Amino acid sequence: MHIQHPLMSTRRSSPFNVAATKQILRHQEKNEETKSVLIRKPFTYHTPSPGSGFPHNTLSVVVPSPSQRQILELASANFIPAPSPIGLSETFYPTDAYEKRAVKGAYPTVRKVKRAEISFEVGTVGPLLTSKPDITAQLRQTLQRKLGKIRGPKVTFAPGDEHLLARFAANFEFVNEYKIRQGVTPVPEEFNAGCTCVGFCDPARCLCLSKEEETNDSMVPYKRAEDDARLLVLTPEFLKRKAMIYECSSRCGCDERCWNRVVQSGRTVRLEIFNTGNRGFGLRSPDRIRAGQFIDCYLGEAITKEVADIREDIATSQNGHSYLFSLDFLITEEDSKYVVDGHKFGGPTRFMNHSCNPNCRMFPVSRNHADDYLYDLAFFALKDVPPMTELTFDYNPAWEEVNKVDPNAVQCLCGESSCRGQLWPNQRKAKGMR
Ligand SMILES: C[S@@+](CC[C@H](N)C(=O)[O-])C[C@H]1O[C@@H](n2cnc3c(N)ncnc32)[C@H](O)[C@@H]1O
Repeated sequence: MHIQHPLMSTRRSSPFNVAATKQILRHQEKNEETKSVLIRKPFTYHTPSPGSGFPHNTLSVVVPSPSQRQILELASANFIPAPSPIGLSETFYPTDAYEKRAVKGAYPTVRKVKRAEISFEVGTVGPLLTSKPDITAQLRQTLQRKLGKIRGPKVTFAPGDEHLLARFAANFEFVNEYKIRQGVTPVPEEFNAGCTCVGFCDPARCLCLSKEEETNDSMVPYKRAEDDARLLVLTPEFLKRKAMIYECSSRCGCDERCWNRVVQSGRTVRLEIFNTGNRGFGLRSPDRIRAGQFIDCYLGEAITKEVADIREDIATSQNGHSYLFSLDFLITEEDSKYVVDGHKFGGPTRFMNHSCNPNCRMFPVSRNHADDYLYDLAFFALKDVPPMTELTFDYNPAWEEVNKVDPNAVQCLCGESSCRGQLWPNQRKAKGMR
């Protein structure tokens, strides 16, 4: 088509540019002659076919001709001035940009520099490097910040050992609960039931408590400490048991002050991480701890057994410490699904070392009674522990005397006269620490 009227160029007739079209039309409305052409004279469009007489070096654009009705509608429209610039303006998109660049050359011209005149002194330091950054101080700050995030009474590191801990802290995060990883599915809240007690639970009737098999009496896990009525401790009978502790929960009729909510109420003792000298870091408390007193839970990433197996292989091949704790109390090792890994994320108890004559033990504690796979790994003192005594537990409580010491197993350095010589059984498949 030969575009005869300026309004009919392909760009201006675009539906996206109606405003510009209207502006031009309004401008032309002032011109009576043009106006009369627009309104009264019909447009004539010639659409030549590219036949033999058509010059081959001419670019032809075929645009459908507007109908008479469209032309009249456009001409009589109420025009609004368009903001400018609009569309592919020559100012913003110069069409000769490539040619201009080609003339200049593709790369900027090199500036001439007399190298001999540039001074260079070996050993000159920039202003930023004049003082050596104190990396240890920065790491210590990081460690303090991370320790400060732990809920409950203060957790500190022993004076003098900060430099060791600080380096470790750069790659470790303290957490206050399990970090649930892919493949681990807690049983939904609504599947859990609570007791019907009101206010404080009645030990004889509370439905949360397990029953003795023979007598059907309730197993009451906690009692008040003899020298401190505010402190609840595990009963001496329960300390000898291997049973799950079922605490009350938000689905129970009792309130938060109920005596059967010890572990969920959190830690009551201060803790200190220190360098043992021969077994890496260890854990102790500046406070006196009563027999049966709750210390803290083992925390970390809750991962699937499959992921744990891979991580264990890596730890074994690197001969490093192991921080995997199986959640297999209510099921057999084969049927267990989840493991807690305290390697990169954990609580202070991930520093507890093994002893063949320990002063603490892990008790499984459940609040979500319908969930056999996810529960708390709670440490309680087995006896009175004087302040600053290392807190330890038996990594392999299922040890049998007949077990032979494996020369390839991790050697135990607990120093007890009853030391078994190794931390884990040969295949590392015991309950508890793997
Ligand atoms: C849960 S971590 C305990 C904290 C560890 N000491 C640290 O520095 O992070 C378990 C690891 O500590 C070491 N460990 C714990 N108790 C030990 C003992 N009695 N003898 C030798 N090594 C021990 C072993 O390397 C084990 O894999």
